[in-house]
Amino acid sequence: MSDTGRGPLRIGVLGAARITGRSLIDPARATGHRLVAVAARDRARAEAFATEHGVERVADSYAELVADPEVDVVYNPLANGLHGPWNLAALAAGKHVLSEKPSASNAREAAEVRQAAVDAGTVFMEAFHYLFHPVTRRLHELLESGELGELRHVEAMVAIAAPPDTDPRWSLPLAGGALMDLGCYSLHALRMLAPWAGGAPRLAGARGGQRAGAPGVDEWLDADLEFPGGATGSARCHMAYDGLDMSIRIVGSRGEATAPNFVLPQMDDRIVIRTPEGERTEHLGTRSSYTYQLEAFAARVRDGAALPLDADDAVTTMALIDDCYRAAGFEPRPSTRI
Ligand SMILES: NC(=O)C1=CN([C@@H]2O[C@H](COP(=O)(O)OP(=O)(O)OC[C@H]3O[C@@H](n4cnc5c(N)ncnc54)[C@H](OP(=O)(O)O)[C@@H]3O)[C@@H](O)[C@H]2O)C=CC1
Ligand SMILES: O=C1CO[C@H](CO)[C@@H](O)[C@@H]1O
Repeated sequence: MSDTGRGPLRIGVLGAARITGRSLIDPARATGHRLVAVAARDRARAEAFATEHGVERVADSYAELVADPEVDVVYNPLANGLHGPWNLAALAAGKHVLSEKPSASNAREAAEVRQAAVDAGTVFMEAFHYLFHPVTRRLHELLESGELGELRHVEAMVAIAAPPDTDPRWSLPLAGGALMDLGCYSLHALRMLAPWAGGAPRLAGARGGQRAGAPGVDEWLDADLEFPGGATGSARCHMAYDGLDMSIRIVGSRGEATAPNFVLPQMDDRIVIRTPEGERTEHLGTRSSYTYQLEAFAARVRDGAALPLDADDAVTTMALIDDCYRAAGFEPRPSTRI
């Protein structure tokens, strides 16, 4: 098992993914961790990535990187279909794993990852970075304090303009689809309201639309949820939207709160709150959600600090994703062999 002691995390990066600069490299710099190695399918690209981002060395393959004794933490931002298989490989090698969302292609694979994490005794976390940002923490506080009253309804929407046709997000074999890429945030944000809703939500129904020319791949999906305490929820996503919408609206019995961008609050840190006392806007700060996330992950790895996300949580999210697919007339994503 990896042992990072009290020193900096020694992080290995799978792939030369576009997101990594923002989601890991900058936060690692900001919080004093080491970027030990990177591997990509094309070594020249890995070398260019290492030079650009100051990663210490290049491994010949993903397999070599996960076996590297100097790597304690593997960051997995590969295309979705490669999350599960490489999470399993990294856990089997005794590494801590920070996996991009979703953690696997389907619930069966997520359960395998959970077992591998138990067997490894290491930390596994799905990168729902939004949860660590003060915007989401404040939304929860508004429910906890009673300022909004009893939770009645919540709507989360995560929508982006269409990526190019060649993007893995449109590939069924690579576990693409709007729900996998975007709707996982909406569902997760609703799930995280369980403490103020009498328990976990259940799926009441879902509808979706298929991407033209990409059979089985959802371009958009809307899911209706019901909480045990009577509140209702709408978790929506769209991957060919007219612009960007990453908003959440929480309606309570005495007021409501809207965050225009709960997923990437560093782009818009507002929460607009309406109660009988009037309307006000709070700004919660534009420090990156990824930096908060890495701090929380590192505190777990180094000190055993509590973490709200683990492999069990990832299985629950993945099972809900599979259920949404079935309810909307799609198949859950297939597993990818490596
Ligand atoms: N947390 C956040 O806010 C965000 C998270 N993400 C998540 O991060 C992950 C990466 O997203 P993004 O940076 O846009 O992804 P990229 O399109 O850059 O792909 C990521 C990596 O997957 C591998 N890959 C890409 N296409 C293929 C293919 N056809 N076959 C096999 N491997 C392939 C490549 O590895 P190699 O370099 O080795 O060739 C690539 O670097 C996704 O899972 C996404 O859900 C994405 C954006 C934001
Ligand atoms: O996690 C994510 C957040 O936003 C991106 C858009 O910029 C998504 O595509 C992505 O996968």
